[in-house]
Amino acid sequence: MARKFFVGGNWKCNGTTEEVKKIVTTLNEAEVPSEDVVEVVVSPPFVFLNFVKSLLRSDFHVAAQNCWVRKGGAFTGEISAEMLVNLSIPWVIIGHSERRALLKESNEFVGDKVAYALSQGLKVIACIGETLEERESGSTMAVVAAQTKAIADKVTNWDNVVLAYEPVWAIGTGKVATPAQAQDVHRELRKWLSENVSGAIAESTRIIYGGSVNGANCKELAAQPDVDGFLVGGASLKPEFVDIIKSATLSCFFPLGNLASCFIGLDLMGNCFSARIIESPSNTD
Ligand SMILES: O=C(CO)COP(=O)(O)O
Repeated sequence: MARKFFVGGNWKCNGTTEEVKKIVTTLNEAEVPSEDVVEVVVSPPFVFLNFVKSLLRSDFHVAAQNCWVRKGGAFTGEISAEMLVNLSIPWVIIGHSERRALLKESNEFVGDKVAYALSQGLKVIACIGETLEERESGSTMAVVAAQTKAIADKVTNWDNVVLAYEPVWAIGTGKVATPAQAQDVHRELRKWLSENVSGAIAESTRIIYGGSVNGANCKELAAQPDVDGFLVGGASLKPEFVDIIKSATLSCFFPLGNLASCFIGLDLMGNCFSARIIESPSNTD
């Protein structure tokens, strides 16, 4: 079965009531491909979750940005998975690099959180990714494999998991991974899933890319065979998020041929599409 393109908007710790209303109005008025083609999930801060959910068009969904690792109780400041379920919040982002780095969430803690959230019926966007230092030392795959293993050790059913590869050096820096760099890591992650979980799960699990994605660079990234969508930060607060959603139609295009160094093809909507051919080095560092 084809993997449905997934576009998530992580609003992080941003927004006032007025700003939130403005973003939702833009999204509600946007003409985008249908739910059959793209799954759109926006993730406002906790305090705006219900507000956004009540205003947002019904074909888009909401995600929390975190939840507690176990059943709720005496954990001041935390929000439990049960509460999200109680409010009919379908998705949660877990293991974002900002929480891993600033709040010292370990691989094991993230694995436990993913498993608990799934056990309560939430769908999870599980984030992984290497730092610049790790990339430069050639350990990209070892790092993301260890992060994925900590999740795989605790998760038996991957149906409700989207894996978000977000290289830390690309987050909020304007330094997007090249389509070849993203494709290389996504392909290796799928191979890892195939060898360590199962071939079927490797085929069906969506692996999305995050890190300085914008309306201009999303098209070439979306055309990579193992890039199944995006987790967008800064650009998800702007109207260009709509262009990123629309790049879903480029994820599966029908090649017509090569002209000079360009692919020419037709996308799912029948629009003509061209993309630069990317020389893809096989190493990921
Ligand atoms: O962290 C991200 C999404 O979770 C990416 O953030 P930016 O798109 O702002 O780089």
